[in-house]
Amino acid sequence: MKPLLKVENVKKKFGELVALENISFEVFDRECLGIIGPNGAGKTTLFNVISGHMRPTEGRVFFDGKDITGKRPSELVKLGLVRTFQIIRAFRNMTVEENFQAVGGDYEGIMKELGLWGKRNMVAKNLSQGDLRKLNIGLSLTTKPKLLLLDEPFSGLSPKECAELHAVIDHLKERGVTMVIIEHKLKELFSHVERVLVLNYGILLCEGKPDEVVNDVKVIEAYLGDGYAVA
Ligand SMILES: Nc1ncnc2c1ncn2[C@@H]1O[C@H](COP(=O)(O)OP(=O)(O)OP(=O)(O)O)[C@@H](O)[C@H]1O
Repeated sequence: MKPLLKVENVKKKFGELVALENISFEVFDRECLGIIGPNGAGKTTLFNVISGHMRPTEGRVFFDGKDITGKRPSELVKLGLVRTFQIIRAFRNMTVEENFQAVGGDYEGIMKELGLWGKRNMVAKNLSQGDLRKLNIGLSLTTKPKLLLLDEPFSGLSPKECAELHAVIDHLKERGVTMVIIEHKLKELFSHVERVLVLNYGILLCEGKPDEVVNDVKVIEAYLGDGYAVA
């Protein structure tokens, strides 16, 4: 099977600091891959490199068979590689529907599917955290992504909002969207992903099924600690 995304020997340095060291992995079509690891492990930097926000110091990134290393985020969105949009300040005073109009594309169906239709006249800054997260994902969906990168989608959400986000992620899967998700809330993450990468100090510490990585001694030492349980 050909991978949709291939990260090959990626290194990223900030001055003397090595944020990513020789990272290689693949993501296959329709897969949902998790990335976990302690604060400062390099997870966000890896997303920045994949999504074109940062150029790697060394290594290459391939998407859909093409070398995309160094391409701009706007070019990558056109190819179908999308990192969830964050609502920038200028958009916070606009309604939900105005946000969709500004991004363009066919949005009515997406708003209905994500449960945002009834809130279309609400100003974005007045939305709950959960609805704001849905808006970010919904705006990304208008670009018809093949691969969606989600950076801590569950952080700061209430249990009810988490439940709603689970339904949204299930919906993305049904649409055939391939996903890579960075998340500290492991219980939420593990209900979606088949495979997990663990980063620590810029190094790919281990890779495997959720139940394999949580039982890996290296992962327990670096990240989970002794009394760990996915409860
Ligand atoms: N633009 C930058 N300039 C300098 N150093 C940076 C920059 N971005 C990240 N770093 C450093 O690179 C390392 C990796 O940071 P990164 O944000 O990728 O970690 P993370 O795994 O996403 O952490 P968290 O879980 O806290 O979000 C950290 O030591 C961080 O301080």
